[in-house]
Amino acid sequence: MDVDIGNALATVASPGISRDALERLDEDVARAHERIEAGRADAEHGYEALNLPSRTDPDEIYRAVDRPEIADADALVTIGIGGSALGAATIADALSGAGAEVGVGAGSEVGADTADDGTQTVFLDNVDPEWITGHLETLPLENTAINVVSRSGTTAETLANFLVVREAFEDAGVDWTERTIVTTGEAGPLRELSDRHGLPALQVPDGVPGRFSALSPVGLVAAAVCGHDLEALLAGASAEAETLTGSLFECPAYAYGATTHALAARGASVNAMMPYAESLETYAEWFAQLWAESLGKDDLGQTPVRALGATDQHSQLQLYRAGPRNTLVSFVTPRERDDRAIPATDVDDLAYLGDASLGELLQAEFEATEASLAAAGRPNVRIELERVDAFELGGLLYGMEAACVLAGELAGVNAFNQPAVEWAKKATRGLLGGTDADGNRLEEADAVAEKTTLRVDR
Ligand SMILES: O=P(O)(O)OC[C@H]1O[C@](O)(CO)[C@@H](O)[C@@H]1O
Repeated sequence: MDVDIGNALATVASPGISRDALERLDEDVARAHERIEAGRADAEHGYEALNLPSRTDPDEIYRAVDRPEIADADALVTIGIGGSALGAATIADALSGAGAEVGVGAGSEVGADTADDGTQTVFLDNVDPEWITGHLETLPLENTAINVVSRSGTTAETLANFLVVREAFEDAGVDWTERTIVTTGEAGPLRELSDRHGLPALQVPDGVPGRFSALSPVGLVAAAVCGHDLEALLAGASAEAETLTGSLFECPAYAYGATTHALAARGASVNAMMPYAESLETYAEWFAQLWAESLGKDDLGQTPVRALGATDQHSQLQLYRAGPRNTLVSFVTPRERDDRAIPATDVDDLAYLGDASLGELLQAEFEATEASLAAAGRPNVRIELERVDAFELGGLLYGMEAACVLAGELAGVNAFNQPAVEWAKKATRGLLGGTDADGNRLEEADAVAEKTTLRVDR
């Protein structure tokens, strides 16, 4: 990935960062880089994620999915949530070829992605019963493989969905044990299930938090089943890893990470990730988890917003150009893409379109939107890819992870844990009659009943 931070400079934008401040910040980047490299060298928790390009063995993944019921399946249903779904869904969305819609999260159509090799992929990362039933009623279960992913092996949504999907296969008379592959940690209910039924099981790499695990079996099993090029994904990530040096003026990932940190410190509390490629829509969701769960700590952090170019020029741009000066817009755009001509028309007013192509129109929209923000003194950053393919995607995912790790170092927060999510998990378990590991009641559930209410009913 290439990064242009020109429109984040104080000569263009407010909030913005001056060249002098950027030079000074680069000294912090050098120190942070040393810390990151030391963490990588010692395979420390979190930093280990930046070693994945050289740690992940694509052949191990290809071998694990090399069962006819899995490799030749017409459809693949991935059951996982957060980091155990978004990385795989991002790769599926980006590499799935034109016109595909990935069925991720409640509210998406009972649609599915169709990979280049024709495999239909569905990601069940929510427990909305109507949505789950919709998928189970349309999937060809007798030709569907199951990919269950959970680092902890205990996540309620994932385990509940797996129990439901398993039952649906049994009700359809389809042997799910032949067509299920598991990726999980060394222990936990999911590991027990896979051992009990002799399911192929891959290990979530130690020291790698879920949201940083796309370039491991967590994100790559689904990609392997869909025939995507794991070596190219990892090679792109390796090439990006080569760029990690002690200066933001030499390393695109650090330039992005340092700039977002500097702008957050100057009031840009929102980061709108706006790729100009439909195939990167799910990438913006993946980025939102990475940024929110890693940096949202100690009353700090930048709120990630998912946007899509050109679509959200017609919904969100008004706010980013004329609303509070609290937003950095991060654009991602490929330099090359397959194009399609716009047919000529005899309507004079539309002549300018008839002479162009959709790709030219989209590129003009991107450049115009970028310039419109700069003209209004609003900070934005450009992230460029050669094109949306496996190599470039590997680099983008790795680059964003490295940018996030750096931003965490500069902000002085632990980018690798997410303690704030545990409260609601305990309350949920308590509401369903569950207890803690020692059999004690989960007090968090009581707070639900104690809610302050001021209802206004229709
Ligand atoms: O992979 P697991 O353990 O099922 O967790 C899924 C997701 O849930 C979280 O723990 C948040 O609840 C994320 O950090 C993680 O990616």
